[in-house]
Amino acid sequence: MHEKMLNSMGFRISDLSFSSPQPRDVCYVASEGLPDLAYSGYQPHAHSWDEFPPLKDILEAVHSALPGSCFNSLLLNRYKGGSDYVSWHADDEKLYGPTHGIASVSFGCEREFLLKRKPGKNFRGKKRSEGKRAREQDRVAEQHSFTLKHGSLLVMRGYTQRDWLHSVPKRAKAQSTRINLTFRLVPSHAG
Ligand SMILES: O=C(O)CCC(=O)C(=O)O
Ligand SMILES: [Fe+2]
Repeated sequence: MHEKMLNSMGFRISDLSFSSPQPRDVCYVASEGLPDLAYSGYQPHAHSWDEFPPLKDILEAVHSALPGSCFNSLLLNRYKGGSDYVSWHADDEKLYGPTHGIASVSFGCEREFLLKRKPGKNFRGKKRSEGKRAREQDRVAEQHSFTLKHGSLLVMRGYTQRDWLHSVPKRAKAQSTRINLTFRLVPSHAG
């Protein structure tokens, strides 16, 4: 969703309190009573859904698009241009459990989203006898790239976070803002 569209819904990007120890702006929204999220040594303040009604509408749209899904938290990322990025990582914090799903909605400037296997999580698996180097070459070769366009919905589920890393690299050509919403489920007993 472009900022203009968010504005017309009575929602201003400037309303969000972004905090940025990261190479992009991040804002966390979560239902009440959930355990705190902490990642990369950082613990974002949890905003309530009521502060951002349009986000509740988008959450509802995601739930309708993915029957059976039930998300209760959201990490919102704002990439102000091509030098904002997210480096290789997995959203594998214990808080979420081993097979949690993430629904990722993108608005604005399209960006490339990359996925590659974690070291040691070799799927096609060269045999041990073929050597570490061959196995590593396989893993690196098994990298996937998706262009996340305005309005796209990307779903990561199953053992994606356990076995894979993902990133949104810098791209000189990406000159405008991209907003990405990653909806997640934090089990209320987690912590
Ligand atoms: O911006 C994206 O598409 C990915 C964001 C992401 O990986 C995250 O918030 O954990
Ligand atoms: Fe992520």
